[in-house]
Amino acid sequence: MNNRTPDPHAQEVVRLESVRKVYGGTMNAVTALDDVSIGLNRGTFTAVMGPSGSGKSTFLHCAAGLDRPTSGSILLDGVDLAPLGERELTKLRRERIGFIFQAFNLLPALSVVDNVTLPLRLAGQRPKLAAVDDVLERVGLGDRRNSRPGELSGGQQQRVAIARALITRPAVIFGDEPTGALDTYTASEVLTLLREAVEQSDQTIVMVTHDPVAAAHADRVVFLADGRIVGSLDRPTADQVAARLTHLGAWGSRTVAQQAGHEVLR
Ligand SMILES: Nc1ncnc2c1ncn2[C@@H]1O[C@H](COP(=O)(O)OP(=O)(O)OP(=O)(O)O)[C@@H](O)[C@H]1O
Repeated sequence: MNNRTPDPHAQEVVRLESVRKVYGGTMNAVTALDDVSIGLNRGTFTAVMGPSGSGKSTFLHCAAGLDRPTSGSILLDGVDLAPLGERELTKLRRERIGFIFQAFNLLPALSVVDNVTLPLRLAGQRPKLAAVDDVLERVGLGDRRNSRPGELSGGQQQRVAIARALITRPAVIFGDEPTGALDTYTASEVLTLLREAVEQSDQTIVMVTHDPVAAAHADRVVFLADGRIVGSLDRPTADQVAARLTHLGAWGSRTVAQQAGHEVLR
């Protein structure tokens, strides 16, 4: 046996193979994902875009083990999700996946430190002070350790959520519109932080976004339409992303020129 045959998927942290997801029954079936195959390498930042209803959330939920595909396979950090029961899936999510949501999803009664260390404590681990300090410094919240989320700005709350995602050193961080609730400047700061995690810690990030400017922070943009991958752009500019989205009809009557004007304002 030749052990040296390189595995073409060796660098992949996420692999979807012929994934289909059909909601509903025979009378009202909706195919949200239709034969989706893609691999995402370690240390890369991917944006997932497409018109409303194209399957972005379903893609994210299936890839993150929050929802099960109707058929096809999903490997996360080399683990096939199909045979895992709910308890094993929960454990895998806790240990290997970080999440960042549009609405931050912090626990309001807990301090910044307690929010950040929650995933470790849920996994039965004792948080190491140095690691907590390190991650809070990285997101620029070293001086807000004891604040409650309600005392922080939106951008600061999202930094807490990023610190909470980073603390477990997950194989992949999934972001569902992580900058959707932030103003342009704050969004840019948050995206820069995510970019740094990719560059400096080899973190893998997958983010659903509607914003071409946000997507331009990614290494690669993957476009979905009607549940299928219909294209991708490597090292994209916001203008290229906007043009592609317009082509896909993502913005209805909004034109590239209107979008370009929108970008100048940003
Ligand atoms: N739980 C569900 N039951 C039935 N249909 C669903 C369900 N979730 C999603 N769908 C359908 O699957 C398709 C893909 O939905 P999905 O939410 O993945 O799209 P999306 O690209 O994230 O949309 P948006 O940008 O509007 O959030 C849509 O037609 C949607 O109506």
